Amino acid sequence: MTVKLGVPSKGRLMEKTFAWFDKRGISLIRTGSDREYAGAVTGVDGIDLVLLSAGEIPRELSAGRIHLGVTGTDLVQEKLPLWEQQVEELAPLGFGHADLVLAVPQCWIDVDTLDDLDAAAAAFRIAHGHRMRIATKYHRLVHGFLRDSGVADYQLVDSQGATEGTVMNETAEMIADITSTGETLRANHLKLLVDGLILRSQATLWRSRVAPVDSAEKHVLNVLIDRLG
Ligand SMILES: Nc1ncnc2c1ncn2[C@@H]1O[C@H](COP(=O)(O)OP(=O)(O)OP(=O)(O)O)[C@@H](O)[C@H]1O
Ligand SMILES: O=P(O)(O)OC[C@H]1O[C@H](OP(=O)(O)OP(=O)(O)O)[C@H](O)[C@@H]1O
Repeated sequence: MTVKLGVPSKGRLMEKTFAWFDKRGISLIRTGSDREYAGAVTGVDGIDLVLLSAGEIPRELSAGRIHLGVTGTDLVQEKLPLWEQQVEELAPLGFGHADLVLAVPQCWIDVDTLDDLDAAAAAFRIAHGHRMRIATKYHRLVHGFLRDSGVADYQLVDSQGATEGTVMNETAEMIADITSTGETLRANHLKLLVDGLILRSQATLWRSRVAPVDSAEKHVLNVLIDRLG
């Protein structure tokens, strides 16, 4: 059998992942047409390349369908409640840096900290008869962070993209999303809470703790991990 390596199938993470492996003498290549999600690995024998959405790689690792996978810390910690038992971090890759943060409208001049938010959320509920809405795709991480911070008067609304636009579109009062340069937040008139950093994330190579390995696969994994070290 072969070792299965899952990597993002498109965009910035895919290109940088290919370059990271290339520097270590392992070529990941896409085969077939531009739109065909097929690939191959050269430089080490016995590895199959599996091109996947970055968001699906945590699930594939935890199901043991891939042995190794590249995706962000944020996606692993959001999607796998018991992530430390299911995956092992082999190497941070030094790109895909993004911070998961809480952000509120710039015009909320009295709200800069979590304490301010707590007070504003309570006042919002009294004034509007419903809880303040926070748009995000990171439900588990945001709930955990706000629980630990003692903020309770809120509800999460799901947003799988263009999250910063939800405030202007009036489907949420504030957001929790990843930011890198901060440009998207600024363009949408949002500001960070000063103590609202939930998680620092970067692209990382993970190994599944649950994928079954026979002796041949174990050998290939050891050779590969040695080369990447
Ligand atoms: N602006 C950014 N700068 C750096 N890293 C980012 C940025 N946006 C997203 N990322 C990181 O890239 C990874 C993939 O992000 P995202 O959830 O946007 O997936 P995607 O590329 O939309 O994939 P898919 O929709 O196929 O699941 C995440 O780990 C995220 O932290
Ligand atoms: O701080 P910045 O450098 O502006 O980057 C942050 C933006 O990048 C990501 O969006 P992406 O481009 O992946 O689009 P999405 O809204 O579909 O997730 C993220 O969700 C932010 O919106």
